[in-house]
Amino acid sequence: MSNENVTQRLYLGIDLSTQQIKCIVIDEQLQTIAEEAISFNDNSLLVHHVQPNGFVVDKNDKRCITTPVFVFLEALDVVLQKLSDQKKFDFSNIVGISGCGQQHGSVYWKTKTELGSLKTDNNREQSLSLVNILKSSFSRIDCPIWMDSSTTNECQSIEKSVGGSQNLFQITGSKAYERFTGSQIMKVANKTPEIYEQTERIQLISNFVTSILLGEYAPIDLSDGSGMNLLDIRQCKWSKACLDICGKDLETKLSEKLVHPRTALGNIANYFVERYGFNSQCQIVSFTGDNPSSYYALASDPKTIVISLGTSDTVMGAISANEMPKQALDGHLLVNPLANDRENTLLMLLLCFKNGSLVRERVREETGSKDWHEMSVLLSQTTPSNQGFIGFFYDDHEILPQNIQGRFYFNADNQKVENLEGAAKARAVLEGQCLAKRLYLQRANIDLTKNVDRIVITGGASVNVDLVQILADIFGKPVYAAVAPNSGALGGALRAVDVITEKSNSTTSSVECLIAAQPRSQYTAGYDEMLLRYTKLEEKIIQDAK
Ligand SMILES: Nc1ncnc2c1ncn2[C@@H]1O[C@H](COP(=O)(O)OP(=O)(O)O)[C@@H](O)[C@H]1O
Ligand SMILES: O=C(CO)[C@@H](O)[C@H](O)COP(=O)(O)O
Repeated sequence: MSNENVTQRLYLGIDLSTQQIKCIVIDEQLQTIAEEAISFNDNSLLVHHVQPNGFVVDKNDKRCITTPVFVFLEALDVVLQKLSDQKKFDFSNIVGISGCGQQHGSVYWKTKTELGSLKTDNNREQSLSLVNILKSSFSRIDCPIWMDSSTTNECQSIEKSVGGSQNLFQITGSKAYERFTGSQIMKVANKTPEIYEQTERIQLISNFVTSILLGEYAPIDLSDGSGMNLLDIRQCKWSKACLDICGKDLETKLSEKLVHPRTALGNIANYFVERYGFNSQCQIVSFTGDNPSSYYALASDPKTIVISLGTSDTVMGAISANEMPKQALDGHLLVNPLANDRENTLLMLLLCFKNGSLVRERVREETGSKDWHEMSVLLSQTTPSNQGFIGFFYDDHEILPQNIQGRFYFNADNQKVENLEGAAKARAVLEGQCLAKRLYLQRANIDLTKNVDRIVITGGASVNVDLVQILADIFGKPVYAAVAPNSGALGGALRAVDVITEKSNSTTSSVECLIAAQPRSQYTAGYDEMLLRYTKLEEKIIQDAK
Protein backbone atom coordinates (compact mmCIF):
# COMPACT_ATOMS: atom_id res chain seq x y z
CA MET A 1 0.00 0.00 0.00
CA SER A 2 1.34 3.47 -0.77
CA ASN A 3 1.40 6.19 1.86
CA GLU A 4 -1.23 8.24 -0.07
CA ASN A 5 -3.84 5.49 0.36
CA VAL A 6 -3.71 5.25 4.14
CA THR A 7 -6.99 6.11 5.88
CA GLN A 8 -5.57 7.62 9.06
CA ARG A 9 -2.03 9.00 8.96
CA LEU A 10 -0.22 7.92 12.13
CA TYR A 11 3.29 8.49 13.52
CA LEU A 12 5.23 6.19 15.84
CA GLY A 13 7.82 7.43 18.37
CA ILE A 14 10.17 4.97 20.10
CA ASP A 15 12.42 5.67 23.11
CA LEU A 16 15.04 3.08 23.99
CA SER A 17 16.12 4.41 27.38
CA THR A 18 18.05 3.02 30.36
CA GLN A 19 15.47 0.81 31.99
CA GLN A 20 12.89 0.30 29.27
CA ILE A 21 11.67 0.82 25.74
CA LYS A 22 8.62 3.06 25.28
CA CYS A 23 6.39 3.75 22.29
CA ILE A 24 3.78 6.33 21.45
CA VAL A 25 1.51 6.54 18.40
CA ILE A 26 0.00 9.91 17.53
CA ASP A 27 -2.15 11.21 14.71
CA GLU A 28 -1.64 14.37 12.65
CA GLN A 29 -3.58 16.43 15.23
CA LEU A 30 -0.97 15.21 17.75
CA GLN A 31 -3.55 13.20 19.69
CA THR A 32 -2.23 10.08 21.41
CA ILE A 33 -3.65 6.91 19.85
CA ALA A 34 -1.70 4.27 21.79
CA GLU A 35 1.25 3.83 24.14
CA GLU A 36 3.27 0.80 25.25
CA ALA A 37 6.41 0.12 27.30
CA ILE A 38 8.56 -2.90 28.17
CA SER A 39 11.03 -2.90 31.08
CA PHE A 40 14.41 -4.49 30.41
CA ASN A 41 14.12 -6.37 33.71
CA ASP A 42 10.82 -8.07 32.87
CA ASN A 43 11.55 -11.79 32.97
CA SER A 44 7.95 -12.66 32.10
CA LEU A 45 8.30 -10.95 28.69
CA LEU A 46 12.00 -11.03 27.83
CA VAL A 47 14.34 -14.02 27.62
CA HIS A 48 17.20 -11.48 27.50
CA HIS A 49 16.20 -9.51 30.59
CA VAL A 50 18.60 -7.91 33.11
CA GLN A 51 17.71 -7.53 36.75
CA PRO A 52 17.25 -5.48 38.83
CA ASN A 53 17.28 -2.32 36.67
CA GLY A 54 17.99 -3.35 33.09
CA PHE A 55 21.78 -2.93 33.07
CA VAL A 56 24.77 -4.94 34.31
CA VAL A 57 27.26 -3.62 36.86
CA ASP A 58 30.59 -5.44 36.52
CA LYS A 59 31.33 -7.42 39.69
CA ASN A 60 35.06 -6.66 39.58
CA ASP A 61 34.85 -3.01 38.57
CA LYS A 62 31.64 -1.31 39.61
CA ARG A 63 32.40 1.58 37.27
CA CYS A 64 31.86 -0.65 34.23
CA ILE A 65 28.17 -0.67 33.32
CA THR A 66 26.75 -2.32 30.21
CA THR A 67 23.55 -3.65 28.65
CA PRO A 68 23.65 -6.67 26.31
CA VAL A 69 22.64 -5.68 22.78
CA PHE A 70 20.18 -8.62 22.71
CA VAL A 71 18.12 -6.93 25.44
CA PHE A 72 17.58 -3.97 23.09
CA LEU A 73 16.72 -6.20 20.12
CA GLU A 74 14.29 -8.44 21.97
CA ALA A 75 12.63 -5.48 23.72
CA LEU A 76 12.02 -3.82 20.34
CA ASP A 77 10.27 -6.93 19.00
CA VAL A 78 8.24 -7.43 22.17
CA VAL A 79 7.11 -3.81 22.44
CA LEU A 80 5.92 -3.79 18.80
CA GLN A 81 4.08 -7.08 19.37
CA LYS A 82 2.37 -5.68 22.49
CA LEU A 83 1.43 -2.52 20.60
CA SER A 84 -0.06 -4.66 17.85
CA ASP A 85 -1.93 -6.82 20.41
CA GLN A 86 -3.70 -3.66 21.65
CA LYS A 87 -5.54 -3.60 18.29
CA LYS A 88 -6.10 0.15 18.65
CA PHE A 89 -4.96 1.04 15.13
CA ASP A 90 -3.78 -0.50 11.90
CA PHE A 91 0.03 -0.63 11.57
CA SER A 92 -0.29 0.03 7.83
CA ASN A 93 -1.51 3.54 8.74
CA ILE A 94 1.84 4.47 10.31
CA VAL A 95 3.49 6.75 7.74
CA GLY A 96 6.53 7.78 9.78
CA ILE A 97 8.70 6.60 12.67
CA SER A 98 11.38 8.35 14.66
CA GLY A 99 12.57 8.25 18.24
CA CYS A 100 15.55 8.29 20.51
CA GLY A 101 17.92 6.32 22.67
CA GLN A 102 19.70 6.78 25.98
CA GLN A 103 22.72 8.95 25.13
CA HIS A 104 26.42 8.04 24.84
CA GLY A 105 26.01 4.20 24.85
CA SER A 106 27.77 2.35 22.02
CA VAL A 107 27.01 -0.72 19.89
CA TYR A 108 29.77 -2.64 18.05
CA TRP A 109 28.85 -4.28 14.72
CA LYS A 110 31.04 -6.97 13.18
CA THR A 111 29.07 -7.22 9.95
CA LYS A 112 26.03 -5.71 8.27
CA THR A 113 25.16 -8.86 6.30
CA GLU A 114 22.25 -10.00 8.48
CA LEU A 115 21.19 -6.39 9.06
CA GLY A 116 20.80 -6.06 5.28
CA SER A 117 18.70 -9.20 5.20
CA LEU A 118 16.07 -7.41 7.35
CA LYS A 119 15.52 -5.15 4.36
CA THR A 120 15.78 -7.61 1.48
CA ASP A 121 14.69 -11.05 2.68
CA ASN A 122 11.13 -11.74 1.49
CA ASN A 123 10.75 -15.38 2.44
CA ARG A 124 11.94 -15.42 5.99
CA GLU A 125 10.54 -17.89 8.45
CA GLN A 126 7.99 -15.92 10.51
CA SER A 127 9.30 -17.35 13.79
CA LEU A 128 12.73 -15.69 13.33
CA SER A 129 13.09 -12.69 15.66
CA LEU A 130 15.62 -9.84 15.56
CA VAL A 131 17.77 -11.68 18.11
CA ASN A 132 17.75 -14.88 16.00
CA ILE A 133 18.60 -13.01 12.82
CA LEU A 134 21.31 -10.74 14.25
CA LYS A 135 22.89 -13.11 16.78
CA SER A 136 26.26 -13.21 14.97
CA SER A 137 26.35 -9.59 13.81
CA PHE A 138 28.19 -7.99 16.74
CA SER A 139 31.86 -7.93 17.68
CA ARG A 140 30.93 -7.19 21.28
CA ILE A 141 27.65 -8.13 22.97
CA ASP A 142 27.86 -5.87 26.03
CA CYS A 143 27.22 -2.24 25.14
CA PRO A 144 28.83 0.31 27.47
CA ILE A 145 26.05 2.68 28.54
CA TRP A 146 25.97 6.24 29.91
CA MET A 147 26.26 5.02 33.52
CA ASP A 148 29.78 3.70 32.89
CA SER A 149 32.43 5.80 34.62
CA SER A 150 35.47 3.59 34.04
CA THR A 151 37.35 5.75 31.50
CA THR A 152 39.03 8.45 33.60
CA ASN A 153 42.48 7.66 32.12
CA GLU A 154 41.14 7.79 28.57
CA CYS A 155 39.47 11.15 29.33
CA GLN A 156 42.80 12.56 30.48
CA SER A 157 44.46 11.36 27.25
CA ILE A 158 41.78 13.01 25.09
CA GLU A 159 42.09 16.35 26.90
CA LYS A 160 45.88 16.23 26.75
CA SER A 161 45.88 15.47 23.03
CA VAL A 162 43.95 18.64 22.16
CA GLY A 163 45.83 20.89 24.58
CA GLY A 164 43.59 20.63 27.64
CA SER A 165 39.99 20.60 28.80
CA GLN A 166 39.30 24.20 27.70
CA ASN A 167 40.24 23.39 24.12
CA LEU A 168 38.21 20.20 24.13
CA PHE A 169 35.22 22.20 25.40
CA GLN A 170 35.64 24.80 22.64
CA ILE A 171 35.64 22.06 20.00
CA THR A 172 33.15 19.51 21.29
CA GLY A 173 31.02 21.52 23.76
CA SER A 174 32.15 19.39 26.71
CA LYS A 175 35.21 18.68 28.75
CA ALA A 176 36.06 14.96 28.68
CA TYR A 177 33.46 12.90 30.50
CA GLU A 178 33.78 9.20 31.27
CA ARG A 179 30.43 8.20 29.74
CA PHE A 180 31.03 10.10 26.50
CA THR A 181 31.49 7.70 23.61
CA GLY A 182 34.99 8.83 22.54
CA SER A 183 36.66 7.64 25.74
CA GLN A 184 34.54 4.47 25.75
CA ILE A 185 35.69 3.65 22.21
CA MET A 186 39.30 4.43 23.14
CA LYS A 187 39.02 1.93 26.01
CA VAL A 188 37.74 -0.79 23.66
CA ALA A 189 40.50 0.00 21.12
CA ASN A 190 43.29 -0.05 23.73
CA LYS A 191 42.14 -2.82 26.06
CA THR A 192 40.66 -5.22 23.48
CA PRO A 193 42.39 -4.37 20.16
CA GLU A 194 41.18 -7.64 18.57
CA ILE A 195 37.53 -6.61 19.16
CA TYR A 196 38.20 -3.12 17.85
CA GLU A 197 39.83 -4.59 14.72
CA GLN A 198 36.85 -6.87 14.13
CA THR A 199 34.43 -3.96 14.47
CA GLU A 200 33.08 -2.68 11.15
CA ARG A 201 30.72 -0.03 12.56
CA ILE A 202 30.31 1.70 15.93
CA GLN A 203 26.93 3.23 16.62
CA LEU A 204 25.17 5.18 19.32
CA ILE A 205 22.04 3.55 20.70
CA SER A 206 19.92 6.07 18.78
CA ASN A 207 21.27 5.33 15.29
CA PHE A 208 21.46 1.64 16.17
CA VAL A 209 17.64 1.59 16.44
CA THR A 210 17.34 3.64 13.23
CA SER A 211 19.55 1.06 11.52
CA ILE A 212 17.43 -1.88 12.68
CA LEU A 213 14.28 -0.18 11.38
CA LEU A 214 15.94 0.61 8.02
CA GLY A 215 17.81 -2.69 7.59
CA GLU A 216 21.02 -0.76 6.85
CA TYR A 217 23.58 1.31 8.73
CA ALA A 218 22.11 4.72 9.58
CA PRO A 219 24.29 7.77 10.24
CA ILE A 220 24.75 9.41 13.66
CA ASP A 221 22.72 12.59 14.14
CA LEU A 222 24.31 15.88 15.19
CA SER A 223 22.54 16.28 18.55
CA ASP A 224 23.28 12.82 19.95
CA GLY A 225 26.66 12.93 18.19
CA SER A 226 27.50 15.96 20.37
CA GLY A 227 27.67 13.59 23.36
CA MET A 228 30.79 11.79 22.18
CA ASN A 229 33.66 14.30 22.67
CA LEU A 230 34.32 13.66 18.95
CA LEU A 231 32.21 16.22 17.13
CA ASP A 232 33.06 19.83 16.35
CA ILE A 233 29.69 21.22 17.42
CA ARG A 234 30.00 24.55 15.61
CA GLN A 235 31.30 23.14 12.33
CA CYS A 236 28.87 20.18 12.60
CA LYS A 237 31.52 17.71 11.50
CA TRP A 238 33.86 15.22 13.15
CA SER A 239 36.95 16.66 14.83
CA LYS A 240 39.92 14.86 13.24
CA ALA A 241 42.08 15.57 16.32
CA CYS A 242 39.58 13.87 18.62
CA LEU A 243 38.96 10.95 16.27
CA ASP A 244 42.67 10.27 15.86
CA ILE A 245 43.38 9.90 19.56
CA CYS A 246 40.37 7.63 20.22
CA GLY A 247 40.94 4.90 17.64
CA LYS A 248 42.56 3.95 14.34
CA ASP A 249 40.33 4.58 11.29
CA LEU A 250 37.58 5.74 13.61
CA GLU A 251 35.88 7.95 11.03
CA THR A 252 35.32 4.89 8.82
CA LYS A 253 33.94 2.92 11.75
CA LEU A 254 31.55 5.74 12.69
CA SER A 255 30.73 6.76 9.09
CA GLU A 256 31.76 10.11 7.71
CA LYS A 257 28.18 11.23 7.22
CA LEU A 258 26.37 13.05 10.02
CA VAL A 259 22.73 14.12 9.77
CA HIS A 260 20.41 16.62 11.41
CA PRO A 261 17.90 14.86 13.70
CA ARG A 262 15.14 15.96 11.31
CA THR A 263 16.30 13.85 8.37
CA ALA A 264 14.23 11.25 6.50
CA LEU A 265 16.50 8.26 5.84
CA GLY A 266 14.38 5.80 3.84
CA ASN A 267 11.59 3.24 4.06
CA ILE A 268 11.10 0.66 6.80
CA ALA A 269 12.78 -2.74 6.37
CA ASN A 270 10.76 -5.62 5.02
CA TYR A 271 11.09 -7.57 8.32
CA PHE A 272 8.72 -5.10 10.02
CA VAL A 273 6.30 -5.08 7.08
CA GLU A 274 5.99 -8.88 7.15
CA ARG A 275 6.02 -9.37 10.91
CA TYR A 276 3.86 -6.46 12.12
CA GLY A 277 2.03 -5.28 9.02
CA PHE A 278 3.78 -1.91 8.64
CA ASN A 279 3.25 -0.06 5.37
CA SER A 280 6.26 -0.69 3.10
CA GLN A 281 6.34 3.08 2.37
CA CYS A 282 6.56 4.02 6.06
CA GLN A 283 9.45 6.47 6.40
CA ILE A 284 12.18 6.29 9.02
CA VAL A 285 13.39 9.66 10.33
CA SER A 286 16.73 9.88 12.13
CA PHE A 287 16.63 8.97 15.83
CA THR A 288 18.52 11.15 18.33
CA GLY A 289 19.45 11.14 22.04
CA ASP A 290 16.63 10.89 24.57
CA ASN A 291 17.38 14.32 26.05
CA PRO A 292 17.47 16.21 22.73
CA SER A 293 14.29 14.38 21.75
CA SER A 294 12.50 15.40 24.97
CA TYR A 295 13.76 18.94 24.47
CA TYR A 296 12.36 18.91 20.93
CA ALA A 297 8.97 17.89 22.31
CA LEU A 298 8.76 20.30 25.24
CA ALA A 299 10.85 23.43 24.66
CA SER A 300 8.21 25.66 23.13
CA ASP A 301 10.39 28.78 23.55
CA PRO A 302 13.97 29.66 24.61
CA LYS A 303 12.81 30.76 28.08
CA THR A 304 11.56 27.27 28.91
CA ILE A 305 13.85 25.00 30.91
CA VAL A 306 13.10 21.29 30.45
CA ILE A 307 13.86 18.96 33.35
CA SER A 308 13.76 15.19 32.88
CA LEU A 309 13.39 13.06 36.02
CA GLY A 310 14.20 9.58 34.68
CA THR A 311 16.96 7.14 35.65
CA SER A 312 19.21 10.18 35.33
CA ASP A 313 17.98 13.70 36.08
CA THR A 314 18.72 16.18 33.33
CA VAL A 315 18.26 19.93 32.89
CA MET A 316 18.06 21.42 29.39
CA GLY A 317 17.97 24.93 27.97
CA ALA A 318 18.83 26.91 24.84
CA ILE A 319 22.09 28.85 24.24
CA SER A 320 22.88 30.85 21.12
CA ALA A 321 25.94 29.50 19.28
CA ASN A 322 27.37 33.06 19.30
CA GLU A 323 27.25 33.09 23.09
CA MET A 324 29.30 29.97 23.60
CA PRO A 325 31.09 30.56 26.94
CA LYS A 326 34.87 31.15 26.84
CA GLN A 327 35.31 29.15 30.04
CA ALA A 328 34.46 25.43 29.95
CA LEU A 329 31.19 24.59 31.69
CA ASP A 330 30.41 21.79 34.09
CA GLY A 331 27.83 20.46 31.67
CA HIS A 332 27.47 20.02 27.95
CA LEU A 333 26.59 21.99 24.85
CA LEU A 334 24.95 19.98 22.09
CA VAL A 335 23.72 20.82 18.61
CA ASN A 336 20.15 21.91 19.35
CA PRO A 337 17.61 19.63 17.64
CA LEU A 338 15.37 22.68 17.14
CA ALA A 339 18.10 24.52 15.22
CA ASN A 340 17.74 25.17 11.54
CA ASP A 341 19.28 22.20 9.73
CA ARG A 342 21.38 24.35 7.40
CA GLU A 343 22.79 26.88 9.83
CA ASN A 344 23.85 25.99 13.35
CA THR A 345 22.93 29.10 15.33
CA LEU A 346 21.46 27.37 18.35
CA LEU A 347 22.99 25.09 20.95
CA MET A 348 21.35 23.11 23.72
CA LEU A 349 22.68 23.13 27.27
CA LEU A 350 22.51 19.73 28.98
CA LEU A 351 23.25 19.07 32.63
CA CYS A 352 23.12 15.43 33.67
CA PHE A 353 22.97 14.11 37.23
CA LYS A 354 23.61 10.39 37.43
CA ASN A 355 22.03 9.88 40.86
CA GLY A 356 18.37 10.45 39.95
CA SER A 357 15.51 7.96 40.24
CA LEU A 358 17.49 4.98 41.51
CA VAL A 359 18.70 6.99 44.52
CA ARG A 360 15.17 8.25 45.21
CA GLU A 361 13.96 4.63 45.12
CA ARG A 362 16.74 3.56 47.51
CA VAL A 363 15.96 6.36 49.98
CA ARG A 364 12.28 5.46 49.79
CA GLU A 365 13.19 1.91 50.86
CA GLU A 366 15.64 3.08 53.54
CA THR A 367 12.93 5.21 55.11
CA GLY A 368 10.63 2.19 55.30
CA SER A 369 8.13 3.56 52.77
CA LYS A 370 6.48 0.79 50.74
CA ASP A 371 5.57 3.13 47.89
CA TRP A 372 5.72 6.77 46.79
CA HIS A 373 2.51 7.54 48.66
CA GLU A 374 4.04 6.39 51.96
CA MET A 375 7.11 8.50 51.26
CA SER A 376 4.76 11.44 50.67
CA VAL A 377 3.12 10.88 54.07
CA LEU A 378 6.57 10.89 55.64
CA LEU A 379 7.45 14.11 53.85
CA SER A 380 4.35 15.78 55.25
CA GLN A 381 5.98 15.51 58.71
CA THR A 382 8.75 17.89 57.53
CA THR A 383 8.82 21.50 56.35
CA PRO A 384 10.56 23.20 53.40
CA SER A 385 14.29 23.74 54.11
CA ASN A 386 14.21 20.64 56.35
CA GLN A 387 15.17 22.52 59.55
CA GLY A 388 18.57 23.06 58.00
CA PHE A 389 19.41 19.41 57.22
CA ILE A 390 21.16 18.97 53.86
CA GLY A 391 22.09 15.73 52.12
CA PHE A 392 24.28 14.82 49.11
CA PHE A 393 23.37 11.40 47.69
CA TYR A 394 26.07 10.25 45.27
CA ASP A 395 25.46 6.49 45.44
CA ASP A 396 27.12 6.07 42.04
CA HIS A 397 30.08 8.14 40.87
CA GLU A 398 28.35 11.43 40.09
CA ILE A 399 28.69 13.40 36.87
CA LEU A 400 27.99 16.82 38.47
CA PRO A 401 30.22 17.11 40.47
CA GLN A 402 32.39 14.83 38.35
CA ASN A 403 33.36 11.50 39.88
CA ILE A 404 32.37 12.19 43.50
CA GLN A 405 30.93 9.17 45.29
CA GLY A 406 29.30 8.63 48.71
CA ARG A 407 26.61 10.04 50.99
CA PHE A 408 27.19 13.24 52.94
CA TYR A 409 24.77 14.63 55.54
CA PHE A 410 24.94 17.96 57.39
CA ASN A 411 22.94 19.64 60.17
CA ALA A 412 21.85 23.28 60.34
CA ASP A 413 25.28 24.23 61.75
CA ASN A 414 26.99 22.73 58.69
CA GLN A 415 28.40 19.91 60.80
CA LYS A 416 28.71 16.49 59.25
CA VAL A 417 26.29 13.94 60.72
CA GLU A 418 26.35 10.14 60.32
CA ASN A 419 22.82 9.70 59.03
CA LEU A 420 19.44 11.44 58.88
CA GLU A 421 16.26 10.05 60.41
CA GLY A 422 13.56 8.83 57.99
CA ALA A 423 11.45 11.93 57.33
CA ALA A 424 14.44 14.32 57.21
CA LYS A 425 16.27 11.95 54.83
CA ALA A 426 13.25 11.72 52.53
CA ARG A 427 13.13 15.52 52.26
CA ALA A 428 16.91 15.85 52.05
CA VAL A 429 17.18 13.70 48.92
CA LEU A 430 14.52 15.68 47.05
CA GLU A 431 15.72 19.11 48.19
CA GLY A 432 19.40 18.24 47.60
CA GLN A 433 18.71 17.09 44.04
CA CYS A 434 16.69 20.23 43.22
CA LEU A 435 19.27 22.58 44.77
CA ALA A 436 21.97 20.90 42.62
CA LYS A 437 19.92 21.55 39.48
CA ARG A 438 19.57 25.26 40.29
CA LEU A 439 23.23 25.60 41.26
CA TYR A 440 24.58 24.06 38.05
CA LEU A 441 22.14 26.01 35.89
CA GLN A 442 23.41 29.23 37.48
CA ARG A 443 27.01 28.08 37.00
CA ALA A 444 26.19 27.61 33.30
CA ASN A 445 25.38 31.36 33.19
CA ILE A 446 21.63 30.88 32.91
CA ASP A 447 20.14 33.80 34.80
CA LEU A 448 16.91 32.53 36.36
CA THR A 449 15.42 36.02 36.67
CA LYS A 450 16.12 37.15 33.11
CA ASN A 451 16.30 33.96 31.05
CA VAL A 452 13.75 31.56 32.51
CA ASP A 453 9.96 31.88 32.50
CA ARG A 454 8.94 28.35 33.34
CA ILE A 455 10.06 24.77 33.82
CA VAL A 456 8.55 21.83 31.92
CA ILE A 457 9.08 18.41 33.48
CA THR A 458 9.08 14.91 32.07
CA GLY A 459 10.31 11.40 32.98
CA GLY A 460 9.06 8.71 35.37
CA ALA A 461 9.41 10.78 38.56
CA SER A 462 7.66 13.84 37.10
CA VAL A 463 4.36 12.51 38.50
CA ASN A 464 5.70 12.88 42.06
CA VAL A 465 3.84 15.91 43.43
CA ASP A 466 6.27 16.46 46.34
CA LEU A 467 9.30 16.52 44.09
CA VAL A 468 7.57 18.84 41.64
CA GLN A 469 6.52 21.28 44.40
CA ILE A 470 10.05 21.37 45.82
CA LEU A 471 11.37 22.08 42.30
CA ALA A 472 8.91 25.00 41.90
CA ASP A 473 9.78 26.42 45.34
CA ILE A 474 13.55 26.14 44.88
CA PHE A 475 13.54 27.66 41.38
CA GLY A 476 10.78 30.16 42.17
CA LYS A 477 9.20 29.26 38.81
CA PRO A 478 5.95 27.59 37.73
CA VAL A 479 6.39 23.94 36.74
CA TYR A 480 4.39 22.44 33.88
CA ALA A 481 4.03 18.83 32.76
CA ALA A 482 3.17 17.55 29.30
CA VAL A 483 -0.12 15.71 29.00
CA ALA A 484 1.70 12.83 27.25
CA PRO A 485 4.44 11.88 29.72
CA ASN A 486 6.86 9.93 27.45
CA SER A 487 8.45 13.00 25.96
CA GLY A 488 11.46 11.24 24.41
CA ALA A 489 9.20 8.99 22.34
CA LEU A 490 6.82 11.90 21.74
CA GLY A 491 9.69 14.05 20.44
CA GLY A 492 10.41 11.25 17.96
CA ALA A 493 6.82 11.07 16.77
CA LEU A 494 6.74 14.89 16.44
CA ARG A 495 9.92 14.94 14.36
CA ALA A 496 8.39 12.32 12.10
CA VAL A 497 5.30 14.56 11.70
CA ASP A 498 7.45 17.63 11.03
CA VAL A 499 9.64 15.90 8.44
CA ILE A 500 6.90 14.02 6.62
CA THR A 501 4.42 16.88 6.51
CA GLU A 502 7.39 19.14 5.61
CA LYS A 503 6.73 21.64 8.37
CA SER A 504 9.58 24.14 8.50
CA ASN A 505 8.81 25.03 12.13
CA SER A 506 8.51 22.34 14.74
CA THR A 507 5.14 21.23 16.12
CA THR A 508 6.31 21.56 19.72
CA SER A 509 4.34 24.71 20.49
CA SER A 510 1.20 22.59 20.03
CA VAL A 511 2.11 20.03 22.71
CA GLU A 512 -0.29 20.46 25.58
CA CYS A 513 1.30 21.18 28.98
CA LEU A 514 -0.62 21.64 32.25
CA ILE A 515 0.47 23.45 35.38
CA ALA A 516 1.89 20.96 37.92
CA ALA A 517 3.10 23.32 40.69
CA GLN A 518 3.23 27.06 41.37
CA PRO A 519 6.18 28.43 43.37
CA ARG A 520 5.29 29.41 46.96
CA SER A 521 7.03 32.72 47.63
CA GLN A 522 7.03 32.20 51.43
CA TYR A 523 9.65 29.44 50.98
CA THR A 524 11.90 31.02 48.35
CA ALA A 525 14.05 33.09 50.73
CA GLY A 526 14.75 30.01 52.86
CA TYR A 527 15.82 28.09 49.78
CA ASP A 528 18.00 30.99 48.52
CA GLU A 529 19.89 30.82 51.79
CA MET A 530 20.01 27.03 51.69
CA LEU A 531 21.54 27.18 48.20
CA LEU A 532 24.45 29.26 49.54
CA ARG A 533 25.08 26.64 52.23
CA TYR A 534 24.68 23.82 49.71
CA THR A 535 27.30 25.46 47.44
CA LYS A 536 29.86 25.75 50.24
CA LEU A 537 29.22 22.23 51.52
CA GLU A 538 29.59 20.81 48.01
CA GLU A 539 32.93 22.65 47.63
CA LYS A 540 34.08 21.10 50.89
CA ILE A 541 33.06 17.59 49.77
CA ILE A 542 35.00 18.06 46.51
CA GLN A 543 38.06 19.39 48.36
CA ASP A 544 38.00 16.51 50.84
CA ALA A 545 37.80 14.00 47.97
CA LYS A 546 40.99 15.36 46.34
N1 LIG B 1 5.54 8.39 41.65
C1 LIG B 1 6.84 8.37 41.46
N2 LIG B 1 7.66 9.12 42.23
C2 LIG B 1 9.00 9.13 42.03
N3 LIG B 1 9.59 8.40 41.07
C3 LIG B 1 8.84 7.63 40.27
C4 LIG B 1 7.43 7.59 40.41
N4 LIG B 1 6.96 6.74 39.44
C5 LIG B 1 8.04 6.29 38.74
N5 LIG B 1 9.17 6.83 39.23
C6 LIG B 1 10.55 6.59 38.79
O1 LIG B 1 10.64 6.67 37.39
C7 LIG B 1 11.84 5.96 37.02
C8 LIG B 1 11.78 5.60 35.54
O2 LIG B 1 11.73 6.80 34.82
P1 LIG B 1 11.84 6.81 33.24
O3 LIG B 1 11.83 8.23 32.80
O4 LIG B 1 10.78 5.94 32.68
O5 LIG B 1 13.27 6.12 33.08
P2 LIG B 1 14.21 5.85 31.84
O6 LIG B 1 13.63 6.61 30.68
O7 LIG B 1 15.54 6.35 32.26
O8 LIG B 1 14.22 4.36 31.63
C9 LIG B 1 11.87 4.73 37.93
O9 LIG B 1 13.20 4.40 38.26
C10 LIG B 1 11.03 5.20 39.15
O10 LIG B 1 11.84 5.34 40.31
O1 LIG C 1 23.88 10.54 30.12
C1 LIG C 1 22.80 11.07 29.95
C2 LIG C 1 22.73 12.41 29.33
O2 LIG C 1 23.98 13.00 29.13
C3 LIG C 1 21.53 10.38 30.34
O3 LIG C 1 20.50 11.30 30.52
C4 LIG C 1 21.14 9.30 29.36
O4 LIG C 1 20.72 9.88 28.14
C5 LIG C 1 20.08 8.35 29.94
O5 LIG C 1 18.82 8.91 30.01
P1 LIG C 1 17.60 8.33 30.88
O6 LIG C 1 17.44 6.90 30.53
O7 LIG C 1 17.94 8.57 32.31
O8 LIG C 1 16.42 9.17 30.42
